[in-house]
This record gives sequence, C-alpha cells and structure tokens, in this order.
Amino acid sequence: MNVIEIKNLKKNYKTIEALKGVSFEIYEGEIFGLLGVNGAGKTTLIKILSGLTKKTSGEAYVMGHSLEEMDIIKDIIDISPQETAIAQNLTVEENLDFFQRLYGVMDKEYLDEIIHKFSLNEVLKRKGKTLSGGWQRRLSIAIGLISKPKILFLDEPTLGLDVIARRELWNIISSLKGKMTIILTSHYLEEIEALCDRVAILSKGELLSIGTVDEIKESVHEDSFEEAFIKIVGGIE
Ligand SMILES: Nc1ncnc2c1ncn2[C@@H]1O[C@H](COP(=O)(O)OP(=O)(O)OP(=O)(O)O)[C@@H](O)[C@H]1O
Repeated sequence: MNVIEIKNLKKNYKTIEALKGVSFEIYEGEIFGLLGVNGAGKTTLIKILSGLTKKTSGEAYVMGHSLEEMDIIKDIIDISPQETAIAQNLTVEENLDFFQRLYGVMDKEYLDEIIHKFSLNEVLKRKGKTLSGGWQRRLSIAIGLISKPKILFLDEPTLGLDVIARRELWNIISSLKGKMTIILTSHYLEEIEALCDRVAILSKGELLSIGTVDEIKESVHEDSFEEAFIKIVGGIE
C-alpha cells in the first residue's frame, strides 16, 4: 500500500523552482531515503507534506488524504527536524512529559517503552542543555514517537554526530522498521545504504532516480553507491 503519493508536485519560491514536478510513491512500513546535494528540494518536499509550506501546484496524498486535509494528516505524521526541538531548560523527563501533554497522549506504558528503547533512563534528570549532541538527537527522535505517528520524518537524523553516536541512532532507527513508515534525509550515503529500503535521488528540484540502493547502482553500472550518486547528479566533471 502507498502511504504517500506525490504527483507532479511543484514549488516555486518567487523565481526559484525548488520542486519542478516531482512524482513518486512511498510504501507502507519502509524506511525511505531522500538524497540530494544541497538545494535539491528535500526539505521543501518534507515541508509541503507536513503542512509547513504550501505547494505551488500538483498533488500529494498522505494515506489517501490530500494536502487540503492537513488537519487529518497532522495526526498521522510527526517530524524530527534537523535542529533538535527539545526544551533546553527542562529535564529529559520533563521534556517527555511536556510533549505527552501537548499531544494529549498520556500512556505510561508506551512512554516507558520509548524510554527503554532510547536508553533515556540514564539521563532522565538532566536538563536538555547539558546533553551531548547525540543525546539531544536521541531525545528529539524519542519525542517524535510520542504522538504514535504512522509516518515519521527524520531530517538529517545524525548530522554532526560522532561515529559511535551515529551507529547507536542507526540501531534505534532500524528497530522502528515495520512499526511505521520512516522518511529520512541524509547527506551520509553510508547511512542511506545501511538504513533505507528505497531511495529517491533529487537534484535541482527534479527526481533523477528511485529504487533500492542496488537498483540505483545497477542503473548506472557502478559497484559503489557513492560513484553511482555522483554519476546520477552529474557531479565532478
Ligand atoms: N523560504 C525560502 N525562500 C526562498 N528560497 C527557498 C526557501 N526555502 C528553500 N529555498 C530554495 O529552494 C531550493 C531547495 O531548497 P531545500 O531547502 O528544499 O533543499 P534541500 O535539498 O533540503 O537542501 P539541504 O540539503 O541544503 O538541506 C534551494 O534553491 C533553496 O535556496
């Protein structure tokens, strides 16, 4: 089943064509990667699908709901943005409590499950601002799960993290597989390879390639995903 259908979606910011008529589908339960060099249109696409900005033309459906039904879509999705969205002066425990109240989901058992999955027990009493970047990202993604979303957007989930923190987050993200549909953007090709069932490569607002990592590599006869990506986006003359 398609959880997201995008049909000829266009977005102009004044004279800039951020999306030039993009069409593709995202399937239920998959981890889907959005890949592209800076300015490709990845964030714009996520913003349109989550109601943060309006499309210029075209259509998109989230679990069958058109973008005009954003009130319903907002109950289906959650976003963990590039910048961590936690309250810095609240402890981890208070952050979790705050977002539970905000979403009106007071489910102790589910919260304990999240705390356990993200190993947040050891930092529950620490204030947001005292946490390392890795722990902040971890908490941020944990908060994204509180509303029990069917679709979770992760925008650059491991940006700036060291290799250990990154691997730990990969394990957490992998463990969510099948429980919800996850759409993640990343500039780390090895992250996309490790986590994603399928990938869309965008460049300058256009969809250049879509498929599994293996299919994409085969399509341009390259053994390495990095070489394939560079060939597809036309980088390095
Ligand atoms: N609010 C805005 N006003 C004007 N132009 C914008 C705005 N937001 C994005 N753009 C432009 O739209 C294009 C696509 O930007 P977008 O942020 O979607 O790309 P991206 O693929 O997410 O890039 P990055 O990898 O750097 O995050 C770029 O040319 C960008 O400069």
